[in-house]
Amino acid sequence: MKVLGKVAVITGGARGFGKAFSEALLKRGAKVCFADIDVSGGQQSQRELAAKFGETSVHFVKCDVAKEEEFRDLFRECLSKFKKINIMVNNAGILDEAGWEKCIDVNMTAMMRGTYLALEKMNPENGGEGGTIINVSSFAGLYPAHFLPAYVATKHGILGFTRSLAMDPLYQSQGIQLATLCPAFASTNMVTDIIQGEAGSRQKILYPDVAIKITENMGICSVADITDGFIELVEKENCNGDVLLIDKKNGKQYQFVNKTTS
Ligand SMILES: NC(=O)c1ccc[n+]([C@@H]2O[C@H](COP(=O)([O-])OP(=O)(O)OC[C@H]3O[C@@H](n4cnc5c(N)ncnc54)[C@H](O)[C@@H]3O)[C@@H](O)[C@H]2O)c1
Ligand SMILES: CCCCC[C@H](O)CC\C=C/C=C/C=C/[C@@H](O)[C@@H](O)CCCC(=O)O
Repeated sequence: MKVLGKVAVITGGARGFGKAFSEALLKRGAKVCFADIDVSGGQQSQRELAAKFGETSVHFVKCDVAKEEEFRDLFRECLSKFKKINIMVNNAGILDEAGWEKCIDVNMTAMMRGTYLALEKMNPENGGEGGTIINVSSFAGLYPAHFLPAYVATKHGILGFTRSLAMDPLYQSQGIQLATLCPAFASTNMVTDIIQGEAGSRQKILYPDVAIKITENMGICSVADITDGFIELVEKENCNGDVLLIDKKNGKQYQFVNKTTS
């Protein structure tokens, strides 16, 4: 898809990947409506991005994606401000092994809700123009990890859900593509807080010392490495059904490439 003139909705956009993805799309001439549960972080990112790309290009919406009504309001607000939605990025995600139900609510249920809402708004029968939906899974969506069982379950779920919808001829006929991004460890707060021992962060996973050892063995991607893969997917003429794994040692690797999606 050509990004210039398109409108994107991005969840979890106050910091980390979501903020970087927002900036990368703005740089290429898109308008971005980003959402986050973190109001002060979201407002700060809004100020920074508006200073670089203009007040009329970027809009922050306070939204807890685990709350259905707030998620619906996010779409209403984006449509009211920017009139259309061409790109949906379900990026918001958390680690919470003790509170695994919350992990499922945010990583899995909300990702499904965001996908279904985007499919509805992108449908030409509802006035949409088709579009691209990128769901952010993980290396942990492709491989197990005993320090993250609930998180791994949600990330495998994202992969299976997104690939399944990508096979559906209905969405293909509506000009809608769905792809999955699978980053390995990258230097956002999700990982750096654990390595640096930020208060409460190591309680979010099991066996934090094992996890830290694995980050040392696998290496840690920069946010720019992951953003580069994200933009590659969005800009591809056909990203439908793609699963893009990115890790420090091997870079970008498309998965399941010999399998058709329909
Ligand atoms: N950093 C990594 O190594 C890594 C690797 C693979 C996948 N991921 C995935 O990438 C995505 C982004 O993670 P990140 O690394 O940028 O983490 P991050 O913690 O830096 O950012 C996540 C953002 O999501 C927001 N968020 C959390 N719960 C929310 C909710 N209920 N509603 C709305 N916003 C909410 C947070 O406030 C935060 O701004 C996540 O889905 C994560 O699972 C991260
Ligand atoms: C601790 C922070 C968790 C961040 C979660 C992100 O989604 C990133 C997940 C990325 C990688 C997960 C790796 C899991 C690896 C294990 O399965 C391990 O056994 C693999 C060992 C490979 C190696 O040591 O080279």
